[in-house]
Amino acid sequence: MLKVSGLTTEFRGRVRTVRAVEDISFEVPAGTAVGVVGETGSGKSVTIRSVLGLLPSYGRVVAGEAGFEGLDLLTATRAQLRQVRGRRIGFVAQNPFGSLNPVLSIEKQFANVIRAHRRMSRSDVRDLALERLESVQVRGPERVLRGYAHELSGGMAQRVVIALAMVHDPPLVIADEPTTALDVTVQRQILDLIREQVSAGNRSLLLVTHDLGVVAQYCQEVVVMKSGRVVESGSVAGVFGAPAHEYTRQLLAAVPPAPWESAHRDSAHRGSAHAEVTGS
Ligand SMILES: Nc1ncnc2c1ncn2[C@@H]1O[C@H](COP(=O)(O)OP(=O)(O)OP(=O)(O)O)[C@@H](O)[C@H]1O
Repeated sequence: MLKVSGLTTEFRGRVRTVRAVEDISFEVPAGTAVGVVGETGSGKSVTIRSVLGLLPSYGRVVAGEAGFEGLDLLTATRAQLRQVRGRRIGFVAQNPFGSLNPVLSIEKQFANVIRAHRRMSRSDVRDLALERLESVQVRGPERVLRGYAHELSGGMAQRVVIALAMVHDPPLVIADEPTTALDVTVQRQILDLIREQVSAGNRSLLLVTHDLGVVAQYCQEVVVMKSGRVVESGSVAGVFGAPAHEYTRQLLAAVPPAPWESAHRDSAHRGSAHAEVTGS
């Protein structure tokens, strides 16, 4: 579905040029969820922003290819990229309030996204928007459509962003830390929702996260990044089960145990201490 090879991106400053990612290669096979993990600053966001043509003006892709539906996204024109983004690739960014326009009603934003690629009457836009808001379990969709982003909670705003990202039924969804800006209590709900939308449409997913637990739960394949490079990639079971790289081992070792695991361990400790004292 998406094949990135040799991607290298630089940021040019007045004083010096920084190479943010170098020689990045990975694939997102059709119908597969691929997680990109790595510590902060490892180049995850730069990688996907390069692929989507969303780098700031001083960022440049200096090498590589990103094949998607017969097009190299890295050399595509702005017009070609506009055709792909939104219609063939749905993008969900970290902060929903950064994705939504604060001065346009949600209905107007649906209209803009839909009409960027399709001619549609106002009432059809409204019907489609309502249907999509319902599919992402937004309560009171009519009220939400009339309203503005600032009236929504973070979780609801991200649901709206997901509905907008899916409105053209894109075969590939790219999500960049889609829950980082949200309350812990809604993070799983949003990830579950993305998974549900992806599998319902038989789509592929490229999910950027720093959370290995999320990758283990939601992805089949993983790309591990460090300092702007890919250190290893493969199936989640293979990479997490038998990491080939020391960095992956360190990342795995740094995952805190789930509360029930530590509770279990504590009680096991207490059990053995008790056994020592009582000799049982
Ligand atoms: N706009 C920018 N200008 C200059 N350098 C940047 C810019 N964005 C990122 N970088 C640099 O590129 C490298 C990769 O950053 P990137 O944001 O892709 O990391 P990340 O893995 O997504 O981190 P995080 O998990 O914190 O989002 C870092 O060294 C960072 O300093």
